[in-house]
Amino acid sequence: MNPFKVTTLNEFILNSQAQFPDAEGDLTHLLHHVGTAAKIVNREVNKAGLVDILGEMGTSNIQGEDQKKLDVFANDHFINSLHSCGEVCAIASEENESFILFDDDVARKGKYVFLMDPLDGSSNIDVNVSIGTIFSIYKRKSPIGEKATMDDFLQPGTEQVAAGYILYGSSTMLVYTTGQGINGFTLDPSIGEYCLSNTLIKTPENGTIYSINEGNYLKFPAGVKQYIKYCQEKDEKSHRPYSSRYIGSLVSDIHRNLLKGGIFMYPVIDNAPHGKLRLLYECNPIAFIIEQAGGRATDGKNRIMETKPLSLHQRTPFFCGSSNMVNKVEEFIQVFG
Ligand SMILES: O=P(O)(O)OC[C@H]1O[C@](O)(COP(=O)(O)O)[C@@H](O)[C@@H]1O
Ligand SMILES: [Mg+2]
Ligand SMILES: [Mg+2]
Repeated sequence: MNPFKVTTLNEFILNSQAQFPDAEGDLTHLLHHVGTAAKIVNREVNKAGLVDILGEMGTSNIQGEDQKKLDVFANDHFINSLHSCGEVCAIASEENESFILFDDDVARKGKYVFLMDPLDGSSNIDVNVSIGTIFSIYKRKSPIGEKATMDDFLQPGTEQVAAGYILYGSSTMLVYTTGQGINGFTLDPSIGEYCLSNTLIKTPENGTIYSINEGNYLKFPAGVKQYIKYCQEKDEKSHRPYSSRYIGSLVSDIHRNLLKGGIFMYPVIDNAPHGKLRLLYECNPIAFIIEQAGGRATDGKNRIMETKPLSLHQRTPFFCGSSNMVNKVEEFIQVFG
């Protein structure tokens, strides 16, 4: 094995495409543009304190959240890059109330719709804590050449053709799947290339990390409280007590637990009766990744990716990570509610 062999993202995508004789390269081209847009966002993130990209935009989004300048910057650059690639006929974003229709001759021929959380972990932007971008890709259901419709977006997660995230952390990584396992690519700034660094990632069945915003403890359902108590009780056989780790950026918490083993939880709380996280551009893509790594992702009872979406920005309770840990919290929820 040549230790100096570097496999770039583009090379890897082309090699994967070669395994599908019918593939025409549309998805390859699209994923390439995702990588490019992420490089532009990464450039700003890396020097955030030096350029006018920190702080509030002075506007709010459909979620009623104050938009950060970087939320808007990332949103604009992903929309422009994906419009210019010609493979996408419309985009849905956390930052836009309705989906953005690309209504020109080229884009109307696009086979795919793209859903994204352009900047995840907004509360951590101004304090130099890792943040991310999350994306999900579907084949359109509407006829090629016509205008995309809402039905193109309201597809269950099981229909995703690709999904992934970019983590802007101590290094910048792109982690994605097309249903053949998940691979991670680390951006080498000196050559400007994403290089294969994590091949066919598998998450341990059991972990020793639990991630939840315990500041909401009093608002949690009884089953979740009981599970947290279980995580904190001493039992050497099952390596308990577990460690509590919570960054507050979904991408960062998921990435750590994916590699080390662990469970991430965002249950319903009284001021978020359907949970906080968004099904279409946070939970479905993360669920696809976690399942491809051998883990599980549910709403506490049902498989997230089998949820029939009803609206673009719908929220869901979210429990995902090491399969035995998700099984355990589901048991507590079943017993205690
Ligand atoms: O501060 P809380 O309530 O724990 O919420 C943190 C969660 O909210 C989020 O920041 C929501 O995502 P956005 O930053 O994209 O809005 C997640 O990244 C994170 O897991
Ligand atoms: Mg988010
Ligand atoms: Mg966001």
